[in-house]
Amino acid sequence: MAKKKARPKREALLMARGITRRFGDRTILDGVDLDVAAGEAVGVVGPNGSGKSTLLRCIVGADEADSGETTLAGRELDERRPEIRQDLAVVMDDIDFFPDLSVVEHLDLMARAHSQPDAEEVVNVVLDEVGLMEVSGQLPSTLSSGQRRRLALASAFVRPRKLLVLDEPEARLDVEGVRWLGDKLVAEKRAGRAVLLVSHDPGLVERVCDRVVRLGPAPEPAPDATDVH
Ligand SMILES: Nc1ncnc2c1ncn2[C@@H]1O[C@H](COP(=O)(O)OP(=O)(O)OP(=O)(O)O)[C@@H](O)[C@H]1O
Repeated sequence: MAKKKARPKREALLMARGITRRFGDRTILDGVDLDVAAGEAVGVVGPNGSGKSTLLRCIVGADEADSGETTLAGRELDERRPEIRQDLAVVMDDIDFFPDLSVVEHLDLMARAHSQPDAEEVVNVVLDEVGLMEVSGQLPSTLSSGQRRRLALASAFVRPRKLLVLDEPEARLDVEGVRWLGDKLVAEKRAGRAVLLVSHDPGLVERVCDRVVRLGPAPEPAPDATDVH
C-alpha cells in the first residue's frame, strides 16, 4: 500500500490526484498524487509488486482506478482519446507488434498514424539512434529480446509527444543501450517534454530524474561494509 506525493515547482503538465487501486481486499495504491512538469522527469521506484506498473496503467487509462483522476495539459487523460494520443507516448512491458510488418514498416505506420510531420526522416533518424538499421527489414518475431525492446522504445520516439511514460525501459537493454537511453531521456527534457519513468536501475533514475516517487516500504539501509563477512 502506498500514499506518496510529488509536486514540481513549475506548473504541471501531467497531474494525477488521489489515485487509488484495489484488487480484491488489497489496496495497492492509496490516494497517490503525482505531478510532472514540461521539461521534467519524475521516477517511480519501489520493490517488485509495490504498484509501479499499476500506477502508470491507471495514469494513462489502461487500467481503471477505483478513484482519482489524471489530467494532461488540463484535459482528462485517457490514451484511447485521439487528442490525448497526440500528446502522449507510452511504452509498457506488454507491447504488441504487428506480426506481418517489418521493423521499418512498423515505425513508419506508428509515425504516420500519429501525424508525425516528416515521418520518413524521423523514422530513419530513430532507427539509427536505437541501432536497428541493420535489422530494419526483419519481422519483430525474428528480433532478439533486446532488439524488440529497442523497437518498442523507437515506436514511442517516432511519435509526436509532450509526455513520455515508460515502464522499465532499461529492461533487456545492454550497457550501451542503457547509456543511450539515459542520453535520450535527458534530451527529451531539454526539448521541453515531460518524462514519467518506472525503473529498477538506480543509475538511470539518478541520471535522468529530477524527483522520485517511492512506492511500498522504505528500503532497508545498505549494510555497512564492516558487516559483510
Ligand atoms: N489485474 C490484477 N489483478 C490482481 N492483482 C493485480 C493485478 N495487477 C496487479 N496486481 C497486483 O498488484 C500488485 C502491484 O503490481 P504491479 O505490477 O503494479 O507492481 P510493480 O511495482 O510494477 O512490480 P514489478 O517491480 O515487479 O514490475 C502486485 O501484488 C500484483 O500482484
